[in-house]
Amino acid sequence: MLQLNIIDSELELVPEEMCDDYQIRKIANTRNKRPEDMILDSNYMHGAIDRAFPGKSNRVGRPDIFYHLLNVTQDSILNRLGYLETMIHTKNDEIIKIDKETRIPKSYNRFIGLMEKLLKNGKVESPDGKILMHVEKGNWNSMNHNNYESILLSPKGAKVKPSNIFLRKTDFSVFIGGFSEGDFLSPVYKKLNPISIFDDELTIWTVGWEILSSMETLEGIR
Ligand SMILES: C[S@@+](CC[C@H](N)C(=O)[O-])C[C@H]1O[C@@H](n2cnc3c(N)ncnc32)[C@H](O)[C@@H]1O
Repeated sequence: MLQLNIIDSELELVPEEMCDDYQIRKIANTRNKRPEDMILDSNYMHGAIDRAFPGKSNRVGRPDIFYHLLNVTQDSILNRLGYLETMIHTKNDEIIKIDKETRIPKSYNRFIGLMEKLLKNGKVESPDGKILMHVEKGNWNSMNHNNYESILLSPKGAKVKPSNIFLRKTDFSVFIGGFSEGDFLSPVYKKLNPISIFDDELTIWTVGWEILSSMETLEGIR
């Protein structure tokens, strides 16, 4: 079993201090939404993010990262066969648990709508009432099952080939950063020694795919 934990993720609704920004108000008017009910998205709110958090507009407000990643994880063979549990921990210490049956909308706009509903209401249900995603409070340390072996991935870690990450047949809890630049906010290095799977920085969906494919090999699927 693989527990894939994306931590310190830059996924949040528009924070209070940005709700009065003219760019945010304009987008909210166009979308017929309240500013605080919209996902913070640097693709459209770059200027407003720069005004509120100078120099951070490439890191803050990156739901696009999770759109790409979740399309990879939810449709993977590992997930379809029931060997994958995916969780997203946000920088606001919320943990999003994603049911294996959750499929990600192909349209980015629909994905954003789904995430807004999730962060506002705390859950998303299927038409027949099954909870597909839900949010609870918790920090990165509360995510992993005690009996799972934990692995932290960072480009700064000791080099390991992807095929050598999982060397013994057991359950693993893998931690990946849910941000595009900078470093972990949570004190992960106090508990785990990071490993790197490539000499350069990779996107999280590429890292996620490498991890899934190594786990498929360990489980004898590949
Ligand atoms: C785009 S990176 C963010 C890079 C950031 N500068 C850092 O040092 O973590 C997002 C996450 O992908 C994972 N990652 C990216 N490149 C990696 C690599 N070469 N080896 C292992 N993990 C990597 C790490 O978990 C990282 O936190």
